[in-house]
Amino acid sequence: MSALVDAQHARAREVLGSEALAYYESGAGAELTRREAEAAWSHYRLRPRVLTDVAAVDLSLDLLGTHLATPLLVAPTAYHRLAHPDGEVATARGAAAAGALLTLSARASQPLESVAQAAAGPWWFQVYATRDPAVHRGLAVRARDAGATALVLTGDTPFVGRKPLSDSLGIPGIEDMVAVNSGAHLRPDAATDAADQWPSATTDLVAELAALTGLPVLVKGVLRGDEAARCVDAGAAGIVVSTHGGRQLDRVVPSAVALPEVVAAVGDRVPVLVDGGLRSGLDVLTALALGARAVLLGRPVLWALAAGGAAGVRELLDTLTDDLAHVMALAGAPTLDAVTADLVTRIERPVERPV
Ligand SMILES: Cc1cc2nc3c(=O)[nH]c(=O)nc-3n(C[C@H](O)[C@H](O)[C@H](O)COP(=O)(O)O)c2cc1C
Ligand SMILES: CC(C)CC(=O)C(=O)O
Repeated sequence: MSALVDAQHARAREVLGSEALAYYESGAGAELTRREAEAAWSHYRLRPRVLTDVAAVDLSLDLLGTHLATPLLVAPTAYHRLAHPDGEVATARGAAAAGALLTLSARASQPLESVAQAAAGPWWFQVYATRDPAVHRGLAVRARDAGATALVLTGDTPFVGRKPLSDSLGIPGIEDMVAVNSGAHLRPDAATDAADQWPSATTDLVAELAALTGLPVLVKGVLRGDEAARCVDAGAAGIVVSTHGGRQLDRVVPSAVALPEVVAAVGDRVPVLVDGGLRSGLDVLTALALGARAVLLGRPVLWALAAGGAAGVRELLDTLTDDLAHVMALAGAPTLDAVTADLVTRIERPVERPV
């Protein structure tokens, strides 16, 4: 765990309201998946190279036609105005200042056009299949028109997962926040129902969204190689391995365990990305060595936003990017292409209490 992530989390705990904090922190069910996510990365050990020229480490990459300065992306997370009055606009500014790509949630709490204006850097838009298809279609087209360069269709949320630690508290102001993007064509009281999850969505939606917008569509929430192949066969331009931060089905395999299987199945056809429990440069290096082209950060960005607004988000992304460059150098990998599978090995029993 990076010391900054810890410090920003501690600060966020001080400044956030109790409902917002519970909503952000909680996971589904008994929270096994949420709790397991971080530790799963430490089941791998590094196999560094020696006497390699690492004086200059280059973290840049091309991802689905976009040139990026860092492989750290902002994951789509809902309702940033719960964390900070400037909401997603502040997140977009912080990400752009760090040269990091923002994935804007379908449940953003500010109009996507306002966020797009603030996003001086590249951004993608995350889509949920909604009961009223006019809502997800309208959002996808508006996002394309506002400058999004890809869509991320979240596939693991036919229904919202039950989170015992936060469901009873509710989310303050949620109707207004839902209506801000999805309710434009509806009466305010109808917006929430129309924007509700549509549980009948299938992989057909991948090609439909691609045809509607002309944008590449990634599928997020994949944890199996055969399922990744099914999504790519249906037209997916990329896969995001994810447990949704342990907020959907509890007791699923950790992202760190699912990633190699997904990379083996589709990594030669499309870029595979990953999120879940990534909290340090070493975690990110491990994910990249296991075949991820880039990684996404969820809760750490929320803590950074609550702790310091746009400047906090920038500090988080800059610090983790610098941390990644440092451990890449020590591992003998001066470029992302040099971060290959031979750099890691899985160990069966990590030392539980190192002395
Ligand atoms: C408070 C919260 C809200 C989220 N909202 C969304 C969302 O709107 N859409 C989505 O696809 N994923 C959502 N996610 C999941 C994240 O995109 C990501 O998969 C997860 O947070 C990564 O794990 P991490 O928090 O350990 O970094 C949310 C996660 C959290 C914690
Ligand atoms: C409104 C929710 C569906 C947003 C979400 O994905 C989450 O809270 O995990």
